[in-house]
Amino acid sequence: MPAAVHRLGLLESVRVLRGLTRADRVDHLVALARDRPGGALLRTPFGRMLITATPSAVKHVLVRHADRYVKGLGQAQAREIIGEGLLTAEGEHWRRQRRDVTPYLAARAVHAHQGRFLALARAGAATVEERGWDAVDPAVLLAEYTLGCLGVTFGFPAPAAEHIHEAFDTIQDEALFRSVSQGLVPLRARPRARARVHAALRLLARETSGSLPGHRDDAWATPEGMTSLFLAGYETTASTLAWAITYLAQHPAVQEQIAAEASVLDALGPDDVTPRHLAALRWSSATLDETLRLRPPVWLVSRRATVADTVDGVALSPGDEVLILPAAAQSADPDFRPERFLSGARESSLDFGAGPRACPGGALAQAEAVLWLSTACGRLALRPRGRRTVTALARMSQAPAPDLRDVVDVVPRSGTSPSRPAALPTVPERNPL
Ligand code: HEM
Repeated sequence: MPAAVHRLGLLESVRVLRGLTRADRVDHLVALARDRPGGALLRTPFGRMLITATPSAVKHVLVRHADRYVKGLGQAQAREIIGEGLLTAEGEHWRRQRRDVTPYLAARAVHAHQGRFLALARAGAATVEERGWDAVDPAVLLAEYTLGCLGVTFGFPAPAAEHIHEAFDTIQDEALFRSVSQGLVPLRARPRARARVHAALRLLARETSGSLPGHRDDAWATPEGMTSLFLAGYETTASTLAWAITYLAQHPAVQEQIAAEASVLDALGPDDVTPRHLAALRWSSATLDETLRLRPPVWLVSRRATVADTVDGVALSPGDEVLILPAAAQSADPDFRPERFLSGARESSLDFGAGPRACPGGALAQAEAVLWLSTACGRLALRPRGRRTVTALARMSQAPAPDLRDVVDVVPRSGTSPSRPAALPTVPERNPL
């Protein structure tokens, strides 16, 4: 018999709400969901909040009765700031954008671009080899790569990674502040935050404008649509790769396995990479799966009820929130052991969501991440550095903190050529790689 939902008392509810404001909010909420396998129900001044990862709640809220919910905590606040793009819109506006984005992100379409992703990954590794790890900002390097892959996939020039990264940093901080404060402290009462948010929005408007020509017929090709696509499409994969770097630095034997497999890519030019090559990169793929198990970048899938509904026996009213935690739906083993996924048998996972609003970018994320991990481990050696502990900076997504350079050292592998590959394909304009 499935465990019942645990109804938290006032004191416990206050403790959980305070936990949402803490820096370690992900670990705090995941632990809560694991300790209460049937889910936990809180009363808040703004309505009820069901924190859960039960298969029945996931199926009910995200899949079968998705039409009774809209996006909730975090995403709703992001919508106030970045407007109605695919990530944040609802109703017909969302449906049209979703329809028009799907062909670009279908597995077959993505496979056609793999050679160019590989070239971008090689160029990123060459940057580290040439300039040295300490001279490169890893967050920008990863953003350059994932924005480059996004540009290739959609056929638009990649925006300037440094600007995009900086702007979304501000947007995510503001969305988090609004989620936690429930909008009680408006932006106009915070002049410094207001100046920062307006500057970030101006910057995003400028960057997205360069990507619009050629896509006029696509419903997502508006400044708001493009902003949503940039955020959804770069940050998640970049954060996943950043987490993978921290784990790999602690596990040189896994790096060796990935590096050994990476030789399958050595002789390939941009037009030669096929899905079969990707399928051969088993350690790289298992490392991606294991990183997502431990640190799913989208750590919270939130929904707000629009009508009265019953979930796992709990009666919800319009406005009540359901917070689904992907990490709590998977094994709680804290050890990094990619080999558990070598057989390809992945336990069912929520890393990419479920139902009509599940991630449309899974095939792109998989291809770009696997190629990047193989290329990086084939050419670079990652080692732990310093004594600082890696923690999660959790906003709309979770990324590792502090700066990767404080916790990881990266050096070229001996015997690898530091030169750029001879046959780089044309990379999107303005991409500094
Ligand atoms: C490791 C990488 C990624 C992970 C773990 C991930 C995860 C997710 C999850 C869990 C959702 C559902 C959120 C919800 O239901 O509230 C989502 C939505 C979305 N993702 Fe991803 N994602 C990744 C990469 C990408 C990429 C590369 C793209 C490329 C464009 C992308 C585009 C989107 C979009 C547009 C949505 C909103 C879909 C909608 O609301 O209809 N994602 N992602």
